Amino acid sequence: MQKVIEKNVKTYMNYINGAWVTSHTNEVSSSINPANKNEIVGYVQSSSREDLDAAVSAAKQAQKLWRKLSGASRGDYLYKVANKIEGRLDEIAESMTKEMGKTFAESKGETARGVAILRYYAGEGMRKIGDVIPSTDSDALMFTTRVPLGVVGVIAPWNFPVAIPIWKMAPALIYGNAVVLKPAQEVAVTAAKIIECFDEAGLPAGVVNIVTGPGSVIGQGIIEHPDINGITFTGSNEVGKRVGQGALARGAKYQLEMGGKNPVIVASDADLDLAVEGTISGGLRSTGQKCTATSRVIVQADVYDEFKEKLLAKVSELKVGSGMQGETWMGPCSSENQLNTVLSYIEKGKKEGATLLYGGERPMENGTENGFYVQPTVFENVKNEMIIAQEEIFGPVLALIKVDTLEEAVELANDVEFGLSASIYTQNIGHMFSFINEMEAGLVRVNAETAGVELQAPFGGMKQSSSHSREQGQAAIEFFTSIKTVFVKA
Ligand SMILES: NC(=O)C1=CN([C@@H]2O[C@H](COP(=O)(O)OP(=O)(O)OC[C@H]3O[C@@H](n4cnc5c(N)ncnc54)[C@H](OP(=O)(O)O)[C@@H]3O)[C@@H](O)[C@H]2O)C=CC1
Ligand SMILES: O=C(O)CCC(=O)C(=O)O
Repeated sequence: MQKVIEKNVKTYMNYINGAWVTSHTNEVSSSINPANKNEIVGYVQSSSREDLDAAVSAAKQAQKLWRKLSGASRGDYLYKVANKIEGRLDEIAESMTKEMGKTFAESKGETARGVAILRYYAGEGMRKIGDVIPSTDSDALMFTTRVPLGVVGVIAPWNFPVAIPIWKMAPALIYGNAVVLKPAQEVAVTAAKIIECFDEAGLPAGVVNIVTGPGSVIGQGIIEHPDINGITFTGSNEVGKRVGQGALARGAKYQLEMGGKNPVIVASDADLDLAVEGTISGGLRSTGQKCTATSRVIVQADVYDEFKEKLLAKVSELKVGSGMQGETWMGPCSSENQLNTVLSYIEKGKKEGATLLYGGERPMENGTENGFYVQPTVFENVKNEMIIAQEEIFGPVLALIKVDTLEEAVELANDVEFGLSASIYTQNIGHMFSFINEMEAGLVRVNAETAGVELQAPFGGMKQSSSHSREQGQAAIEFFTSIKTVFVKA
């Protein structure tokens, strides 16, 4: 909790029922810059359940009229929001980089992705939502339609401060739901700016609300709130399970996107330069803080040494620094907690007998000493049973695993509790198809990195990575609506 408020730093409010309001607690917390922990990016409300209740009640009321608008009218609002965000793209991206550390170029790309997602779902307002199904009664018309859930609670993480809230809110809204957003505290300023764009676009009061505050209060409040009909969550497995169990207990619908331990397989016949590029981009961009990040690099023995040499040569060239500096390739970890988690996994890797090939330390030059930086890190001699090969690290740490055959590679790739994304580098079509068939992951990619999803395609994981539903693309309709089967007889 910030006791002394710095006067030149802006305080962001909750947005409830179309108005910017302070929390009933009268308390704020500070959002700090992970590239320089002494810089406060903004203050955000440290809200209570009372604030959440007000937002849910506004959303419940507003949803009654919102659901009655045509899909096209709701789409028009989303187009307007997209235009507003596009008009503030640099400002929003800068806020993202300053709050969570990814490079400005990545933040701009993500903000543009948010704009594209909004436009995609705006268009969905004009597309079909049901089927005509022949009835056994020749005098009857039978068809399906879709109805919104009601009020949707969005619990969002800090690693994609714009794209994730938008890929949850845009489909919720287009199908007629009202939304209460609880962003991660670390990126609540960026989230508030996104909601400002909804406000500027003139959405009816109460249709979109934001309440900032600790996960244990506002997140838990969303889980338990009797008037929240659906909860969409991205974050850790621990909290995800709590969301699922709480929602199930009171009959609310829920959707969870959680961790990954994503492998890349490098086959003997791979284009090694391409594989190195994909491993670095997939594993280290955004400082490895993506659920789709590559963390296990499974390489066939006959190309292992050559691949390793090429990988280390490229990794050693990566420039670590503040995301706002143009020459920076990799920014800091998003928070001190996240940095400590990554450093503790590096220690575990060393203790378990993996060989540290590169990195593993906090860089302490060029002003990095005030930030939550860690060097890009590469281990070899990693055994699949080691903690660093099994648990999600969420940092820039690659674990090299040597195998003799591709069968062994796929077996190891599957030998984890997660199943989000996976990729293979190979030129052989037979290898590609056996990987596509055998790999237990919701997203399988060939000659492309494990990270990077396309907004028009379904996204989600198998095993412990998700609650088995899918987000994005047309798949989103399955979560944000219920099917109503209609039988009409004259
Ligand atoms: N799949 C993914 O994309 C992500 C995975 N992770 C994984 O999780 C690890 C921990 O990150 P962390 O930020 O702690 O993730 P969390 O799961 O704690 O945070 C995700 C969201 O859940 C909220 N939350 C926290 N506690 C509760 C609760 N009791 N009830 C409801 N909501 C809650 C958080 O709020 P608040 O921020 O206010 O605490 C945040 O909005 C990472 O190291 C990574 O492994 C993390 C983020 C994204
Ligand atoms: O790889 C991507 O673009 C999406 C990653 C993601 O959804 C996440 O990290 O939560």
